[in-house]
Amino acid sequence: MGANVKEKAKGVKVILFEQVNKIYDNGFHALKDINLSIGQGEFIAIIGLSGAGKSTLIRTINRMHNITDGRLFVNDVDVNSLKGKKLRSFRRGIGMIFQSFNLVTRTTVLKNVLTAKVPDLPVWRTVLGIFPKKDYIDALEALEKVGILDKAYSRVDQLSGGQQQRVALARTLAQNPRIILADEPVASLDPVTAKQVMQDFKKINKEMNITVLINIHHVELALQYADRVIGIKNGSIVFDGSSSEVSTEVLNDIYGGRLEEAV
Ligand SMILES: Nc1ncnc2c1ncn2[C@@H]1O[C@H](COP(=O)(O)OP(=O)(O)OP(=O)(O)O)[C@@H](O)[C@H]1O
Repeated sequence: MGANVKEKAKGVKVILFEQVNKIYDNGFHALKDINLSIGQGEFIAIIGLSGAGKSTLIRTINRMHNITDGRLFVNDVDVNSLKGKKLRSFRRGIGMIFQSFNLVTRTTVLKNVLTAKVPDLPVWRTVLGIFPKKDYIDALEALEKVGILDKAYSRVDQLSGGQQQRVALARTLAQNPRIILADEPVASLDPVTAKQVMQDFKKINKEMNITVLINIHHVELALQYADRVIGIKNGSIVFDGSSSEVSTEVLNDIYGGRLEEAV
C-alpha cells in the first residue's frame, strides 16, 4: 500500500486509490489526485455538490469509467489492467445500484432478481427462462433479506418506488457481491421510504459485511447511516473521516457555503 494514502480504512483493505486522476475526453478534470483506502465492511457516504465528482469516483471502482492516471486496486487487482472475460467477471463481484432502479418493470420481481444469475448460465437456460433450483433459492433468500419475499410473484410496475429499490438491492445481493456501489439510491424516494432503503443498506452491510459506498445528497441520512463520510469538492477529497467528525464547518467547506441548500 502506498505511504501517501490516508490510513482511514478499517479492517482488510479492499479498495485503494493512489494518486488517481480522471480527465474526460472533452478535457474536463473530474477527479484530482485521489488517495483513498477502503476496508471490507465499511459503510461510506460520499457527499458533495452536484458536479463535484461523486458518480465519477464510484464508477471508476467497477471500471464503468477508466481512470486517466494513478493506480486503482480492488482486492489487490489492478482495475485498469482488466480486459474481456476477466473484466466482466470482476464487475460481477461488485453490485451497482442506481437512482432509477434499472428493473424490467413488466415482469415479476423474482424474474428480475434471477437476471443476476444470467451471466453464469448456459444460453439455452436463459432463453427458456429455466434456472437451476439453487438460483431460485438464492433469489428468494435475497428477497427475504430486504423484506419483500411476499412480492416475489408481483409485477414490478405494481410496486412502490421504495419496493422497487429493494428489488434492485435483492438482484444485486443475488450476485453475491463483496462491494456494493450505490449512485443516489434514495434520490427519487420520499423521506420515509428513503430511510427504509438506507436501513436495508445498513442491514446488509452489518449482517453480510459487504462494503457499501453510497453517493447521497441527503446529508442527514448520510450522517445517520454511514460510519465514514467522504466529502468531494471540484474533484478533490476535502474531507475523509467518521460521521461524528462532520461539523457545520466541514459541511460549509464541502458545500462551499451553500449548506442550507444541502440539508
Ligand atoms: N462523460 C462525461 N464527459 C465530460 N464531462 C463529464 C462526463 N461525465 C461527467 N462529467 C463532468 O464531470 C463532473 C463530475 O460529474 P459527476 O457526475 O461525477 O458529479 P456528481 O458529483 O456525481 O454530480 P451529481 O450529484 O449531479 O450526480 C461534472 O462537471 C460533469 O459535468
